[in-house]
Amino acid sequence: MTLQAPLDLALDGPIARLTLNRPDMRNAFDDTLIAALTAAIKTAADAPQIRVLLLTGAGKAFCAGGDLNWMRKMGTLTDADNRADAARLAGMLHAVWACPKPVVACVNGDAYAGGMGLVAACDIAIAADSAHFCLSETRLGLLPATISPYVIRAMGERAANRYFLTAERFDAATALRLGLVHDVAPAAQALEAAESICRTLCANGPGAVQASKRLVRDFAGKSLDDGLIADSVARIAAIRSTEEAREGVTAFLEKREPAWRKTA
Ligand SMILES: C/C=C/C(=O)SCCNC(=O)CCNC(=O)[C@H](O)C(C)(C)COP(=O)(O)OP(=O)(O)OC[C@H]1O[C@@H](n2cnc3c(N)ncnc32)[C@H](O)[C@@H]1OP(=O)(O)O
Repeated sequence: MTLQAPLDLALDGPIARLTLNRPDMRNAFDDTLIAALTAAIKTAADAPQIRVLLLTGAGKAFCAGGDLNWMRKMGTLTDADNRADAARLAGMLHAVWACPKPVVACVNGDAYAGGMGLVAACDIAIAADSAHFCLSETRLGLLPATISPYVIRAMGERAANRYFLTAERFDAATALRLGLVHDVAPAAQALEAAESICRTLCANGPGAVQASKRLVRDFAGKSLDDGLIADSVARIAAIRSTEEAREGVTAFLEKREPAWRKTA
């Protein structure tokens, strides 16, 4: 798997760590970074040796959102160009959200605007206690539109009302209380905490983890009247007949660790 700068890849067994690497710009997204991250997520999704993706940022920040040097040119673009530009960021966030494998964010520092959207699109997020979060768009005369499907899901409508409209900055403890992140760790230990979650994911059945991700995506926000009972029965029946389920149950009964096969 080869990557374009400014994105670093480190492989640790089945864990692919992707590091946004524009530290002097606080890892702000330009076209190159958006294209690199989108391609890397899709490549990792298809790589059988990779089971979990870990996203983090180089230097002080996790990600300062869209590159404002580039965005300054927006006013001179056509509507079609502005749509195409926004669609590239939307496509990157969707690639994370739709990745069949779990994506864990280690929010090593500030996550602003599009950077906060990236946190929200990930399945699990661990924040350094020094990290701050901000939907700064309205302060810039912009709209947090492309990130809204993920952020509203993660923090809920009431919190979104407050932070979308006010653009107030909030700390990691508040992000934890709102449900935007799952844990807060001292800054020096945040990466290890995120890696520990990745190792926990890798200890579970790879197919079951991926099916669980799909289950949450497909069922969240739906009611029992939407056919959830029949769908849940079909999904567990499908899993029960897999070699992976046989191995997981047999390993428990034989008091040994399961030997999982690689998945696509
Ligand atoms: C659809 C999506 C829309 C969007 O995402 S719009 C983008 C919204 N983003 C923001 O509003 C964040 C802007 N950045 C900041 O507020 C701060 O940065 C941080 C709080 C993230 C970090 O603060 P600190 O650690 O003190 O760094 P620093 O001195 O402000 O920045 C270091 C260098 O990084 C550049 N930079 C930071 N963010 C961006 C950005 N988003 N686009 C372009 N450049 C950025 C600065 O200008 C500066 O540069 P120099 O060293 O030359 O002075």
